[in-house]
This record gives sequence, structure tokens and C-alpha cells, in this order.
Amino acid sequence: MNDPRDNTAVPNGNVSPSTPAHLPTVDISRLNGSPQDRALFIAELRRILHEHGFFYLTGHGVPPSLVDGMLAASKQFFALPEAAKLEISMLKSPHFRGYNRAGLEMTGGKQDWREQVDFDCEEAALTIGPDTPAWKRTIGPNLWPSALPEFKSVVLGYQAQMTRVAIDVLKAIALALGQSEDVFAPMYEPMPRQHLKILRYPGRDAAGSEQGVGAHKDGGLITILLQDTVAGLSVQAEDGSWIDAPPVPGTFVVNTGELLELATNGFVRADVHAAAVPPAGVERFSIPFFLGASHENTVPVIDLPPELKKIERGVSTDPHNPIFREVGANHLKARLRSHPDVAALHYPDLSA
Ligand SMILES: O=C(O)CCC(=O)C(=O)O
Ligand SMILES: [Fe+2]
Repeated sequence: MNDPRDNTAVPNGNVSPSTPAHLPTVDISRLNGSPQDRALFIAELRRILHEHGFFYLTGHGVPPSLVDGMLAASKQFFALPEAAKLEISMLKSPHFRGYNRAGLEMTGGKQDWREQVDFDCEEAALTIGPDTPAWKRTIGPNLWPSALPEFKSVVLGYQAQMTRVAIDVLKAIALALGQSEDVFAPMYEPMPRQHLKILRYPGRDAAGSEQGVGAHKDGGLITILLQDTVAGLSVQAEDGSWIDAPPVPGTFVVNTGELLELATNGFVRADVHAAAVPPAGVERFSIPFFLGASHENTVPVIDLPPELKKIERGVSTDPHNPIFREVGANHLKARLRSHPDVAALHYPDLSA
């Protein structure tokens, strides 16, 4: 999977006062409605994808108990003594899994003020020889805290459910683009990357930076974000204004990532977004899940119908942050950039 914490050359922090605009809502269960409603839904989704690349998702079928359990387990983890969290420090993982204290991840060259744990597919490390592509070193096991024995099953259960939701949404997007519902399958099969991050943003009084997470686009195919009760996320619209995306109970915020923008030659927008540090004394929890393409694949360009093709935007290339169509190489590039300390320790041959 491409890394969602991909940095972009956009101004950081200082998100301007938000407009009162709202993100649209997509009720994916309408795909199972009457033929008329299904057709209406697909047409609406097509417009949303072109204009926004961000929406609230309802009708997703995720049981509230699973969401509550995941949030509760995340809060339990962050409440552990620091030593118990550092037991799974990402510095111990050449595969970019594990815990980072606030201020260790970078976006736009600046510190993000949030503590976090990263997970991806639960898998064994590969045998690496001199000719093995470097990205294969990112394959490997997740790290699990011994202080919370039940954590692993909660996280893996939630991750599996998010993979299902993300693939359902990708199928709906395929239909909205006039394609067969499996048009993206050659990108995410045989092993979609399943990057899950649990995040805690401490309040402004405890923060060492104004930046919760700096302005960026997500690097994968699609992101399914769960927010707890505190607002903080904002999204940049095409006209440059910022739209707040506060939590709405029962929904996820969904956004399309750079690989989808690449595959649709910019018909689908991957919007820039950022999260602010919460007010003093308030902590914010959020849990993004990033579904990515399978590492060994190359991102194709999907041949859209003529009426969509004529409003493709093309893909802008940032010389400071090139996007590679080779998924594994793209993923490694983004991980090295986001985690310079892990890169220096485990990839001294590749880091500057
Ligand atoms: O915390 C949030 O609301 C957004 C997090 C985010 O955009 C990211 O981690 O990529
Ligand atoms: Fe993001």
C-alpha cells in the first residue's frame, strides 16, 4: 500500500477559518434499493467524487459495538504507562509498525503533535537478499502490547471490517465511474494493504506544536476515518477554502487517496486535509484506516467514458514528492519520509 502519511508541498498548519459548508453524505445501502434509487445514487456519487473526494458514509453495516470496542481499546492503550507503550516502539520495527510518541512523525517537514500506533496486514517478514526490492523490507508482523492481551483481537477484527467497508466503497466508486464493480480489483488483489492508525491528539496545553497533522493527501486508494467526539479535521475544497468535518455519530468520513486520483487521471479528487490540535485540556481520538493497493502491482489508468474523460483534471506532479505508479516503491518512499528516525535505524542505505 502506498503510505497515507504522504507529505505534500502545500502550506502547513494555519488552517484558515472554516466556511460553514458541509461535506456531503453518501448512504451506500442505496445500492440495494430500487433500480431508480440505485441509478440516482450512482449519479450523485459520481458528482461527489469529482467535486470533493471527501464524504460522510452511512448505511455501511458496521455494528456500533465494534466501533465502540475499538475506541475503548484505543483509549485503554493510550492510558498505559509510557514504558508499556514504548514496548512496541516503531523503532523496533523495520516494517513501520508500532507506537510513536507525539512529535515523531513529520508532515510537510514539521512535527505532527499526536501519539499513534500503526498496524498493517498481519504477516511474516520476508527473507531479504541483496537483489530483493527494498520495499519488501516493509513486510512483517505488527507489534502488540503485552499489557493489553485482548488488544490484538479487537484491532484485527476492526481492521477486517474496515477492509470490507473500503472494498464496498471502491466497488460503488467503480460503478459511479461507469465501470464494472471490480475494475479496481487488479490494483488491490492479491493482498490489499490494510494500514490502520490509532491516534491521540493531546490538548493545546500539552502540545509542542500547532500542527495535529499537517496538510496532506492520503497516499492509498481510500481512507475510512472514525472520529471520537472531538472535532479537528478540516478538508480543503477545490476553490481553496477549508470545510470542517466534525464527527457525526454512526458515520465514517471517507476520502479518496492519491492512488485513486492517479488511476482516474484526476477525475476523482484526493483532497488535501489537516487536523488541528484540540483546545487546552481536551484530547481527541481518531482512527483512520487506509486501504491501499497490493505492493507488487502497478497503478493503471482506467479508461473512463468520454463524458467523464473530458473533465479529468490530470495529475499534478510535485518534484519534491513524486508519486510512483509502482505501488511497493511508492509505499516505501512515503514511509521513509514520514518516519526519519525509523529510516535512519533500519534503512541507513536508503535514508539521507
Ligand atoms: O485525525 C484526523 O482526523 C485525520 C488524520 C489524517 O488525516 C491522517 O492520519 O492521514
Ligand atoms: Fe489523512
